[in-house]
Amino acid sequence: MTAEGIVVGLIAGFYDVLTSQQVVRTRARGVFRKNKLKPTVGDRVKIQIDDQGTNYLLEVFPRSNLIGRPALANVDHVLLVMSAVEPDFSLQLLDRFLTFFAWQQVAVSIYLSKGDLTGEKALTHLKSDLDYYQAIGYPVFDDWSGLAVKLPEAIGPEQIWTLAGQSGAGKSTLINHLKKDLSQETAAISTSLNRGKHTTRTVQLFNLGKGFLADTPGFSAIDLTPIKVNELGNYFVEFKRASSQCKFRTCQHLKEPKCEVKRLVELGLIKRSRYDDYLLMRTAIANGQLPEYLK
Ligand SMILES: Nc1nc2c(ncn2[C@@H]2O[C@H](COP(=O)(O)OP(=O)(O)OP(=O)(O)O)[C@@H](O)[C@H]2O)c(=O)[nH]1
Ligand SMILES: [Zn+2]
Repeated sequence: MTAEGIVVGLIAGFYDVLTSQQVVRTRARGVFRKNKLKPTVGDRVKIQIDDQGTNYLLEVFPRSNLIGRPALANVDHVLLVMSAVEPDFSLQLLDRFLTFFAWQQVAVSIYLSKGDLTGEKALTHLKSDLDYYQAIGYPVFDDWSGLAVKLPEAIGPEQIWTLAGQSGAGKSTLINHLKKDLSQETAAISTSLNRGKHTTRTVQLFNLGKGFLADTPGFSAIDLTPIKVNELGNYFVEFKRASSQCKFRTCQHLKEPKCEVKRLVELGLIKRSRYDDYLLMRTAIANGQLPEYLK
């Protein structure tokens, strides 16, 4: 009997595939080795179920992306953890992450962690910065209890979410909180096959809302250098929207006349720090530089 499903775990050479009925532990067919295609957590796959013998993973359907370390396939959405302090909040870092994920065609929500460790005034300031990001289309969560309620609602059917953020931002802490809140059903999926076994595993998906969250933080550093300089503006979502009104179709929003992006920056409708970061990133990409904190 064959079935389709999603790889939710990779354990000691076995692939755990969640079908509409159950989790099936499978082995990958040798054909994958020949093709140099390694099935990955997040992959949508076809399997063969043999009640007497070995179950096989037969086919990997085309991926929308393959990102993070450990790698995860078909990521729909990143929950980006940005700490208020320790490490200090940085708009520059935020813009770099957002650009990277826009380039990877992954949606992003932002979670501000460690708000409890900073003063009220600084926190108000941070939140007003984040209001801008909310307005251009990135959902922002700035308190833990709000996130715990809204995150499961936000994860759509079969969507795969993963966490990103600087080292120390609070990704693991957040995952552990979320896992504690899991329903019986969810716990069953992630543990029933691993009870009492000591195996090394890479990344595992657990059910959250109608979809999945990876149990291992996917990103603490990103590399922007593969992005083409003249395409960078496409990954600043509000620049991209405005650019249809620029005089030149290929406008880079630098010194060109009748540039809508620059007009909106002057009017204060596009955040100036975003424009400044755009210029900085252009230079960094052109020079093949990786900022120190991303190395
Ligand atoms: N006060 C406070 N501390 C937090 C919060 N979130 C995380 N921490 C603490 O910050 C430290 C780092 O958190 P982690 O969850 O390990 O950070 P991480 O992003 O997983 O870090 P890496 O594994 O290095 O990528 C830990 O000591 C946490 O207890 C928060 O919202 N408030
Ligand atoms: Zn322009």
